[in-house]
Amino acid sequence: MNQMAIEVSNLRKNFGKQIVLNGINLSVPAGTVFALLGPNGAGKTTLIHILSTLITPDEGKVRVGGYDVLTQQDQVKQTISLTGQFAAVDEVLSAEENLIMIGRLSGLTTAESRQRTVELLKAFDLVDAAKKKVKTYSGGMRRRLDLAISLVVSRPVIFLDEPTTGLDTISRRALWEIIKQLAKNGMTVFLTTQYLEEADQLADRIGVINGGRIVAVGSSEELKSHVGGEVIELLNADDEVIHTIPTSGSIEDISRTLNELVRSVPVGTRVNIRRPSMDDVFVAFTSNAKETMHA
Ligand SMILES: Nc1ncnc2c1ncn2[C@@H]1O[C@H](COP(=O)(O)OP(=O)(O)OP(=O)(O)O)[C@@H](O)[C@H]1O
Repeated sequence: MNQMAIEVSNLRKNFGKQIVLNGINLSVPAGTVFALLGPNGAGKTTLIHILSTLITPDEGKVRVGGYDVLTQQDQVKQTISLTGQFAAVDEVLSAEENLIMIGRLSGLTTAESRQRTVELLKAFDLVDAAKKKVKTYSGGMRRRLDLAISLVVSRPVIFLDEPTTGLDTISRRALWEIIKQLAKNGMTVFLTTQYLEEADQLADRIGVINGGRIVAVGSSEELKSHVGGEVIELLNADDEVIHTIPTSGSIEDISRTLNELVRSVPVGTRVNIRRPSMDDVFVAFTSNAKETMHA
């Protein structure tokens, strides 16, 4: 594979009259985790579907693993795993039966398929549930099985469309560990998420998509520092944040802002000064579509 696992330039996609992707430029180095953040309907799934050859772009160049998604579809499909799409989980079978079946369908021998199944059940903490029917599984177990199935045959690039949506905190963190491990093993992971903390925790680089364009790309630290310096939060008596004021982070700016505030806020209002969070990044880049940043 070349150094860039994913390269997208000037990608456009409309659905009827609706412009969904309006000139996307993006590159993801091999062996890294890239998280795509964006509001509902921003086009995250559409982009993943184009990258994985499920739908075609209207315009632009898109290469995955060095292959063109329009003219080298078969090679792209050999390069990628996509959770929840190619992986058809059979509810009346057990995890073990599903994994063996997918192994056989993917061209592994029965022995290879069994061997891989043992490895994946262990890696995804499904050994105890291996022989139970999938329809009895919790959401977290089901999601781990989805991911395991997409990894029966190991591919260099994996697409995860909202991998932890709907999972409880413990299951989400367990899945994060698995995703981190995939990257450690050299895979390129491209995921979409609505959870800002997920992008913060997992991704080497984060892209924010809004209004059909990538409006910001960078590491979480780069994105946070672009948003500004320290943020002043005003808290009410119940410790709830009632107001957030961005500052440049300089002592002059913070003290001036506090001096102005002290005259206008109720007596007893408390203050917290903190670094910008991914929430601030998300608000800055999605509430003002004109703001852009490319690191
Ligand atoms: N096959 C389709 N035909 C027509 N419109 C579509 C199609 N697929 C997606 N859209 C529209 O394109 C826009 C982007 O959808 P997409 O699912 O890519 O967004 P998303 O960022 O993944 O959103 P969410 O976070 O809600 O899943 C939406 O307005 C959606 O209604």
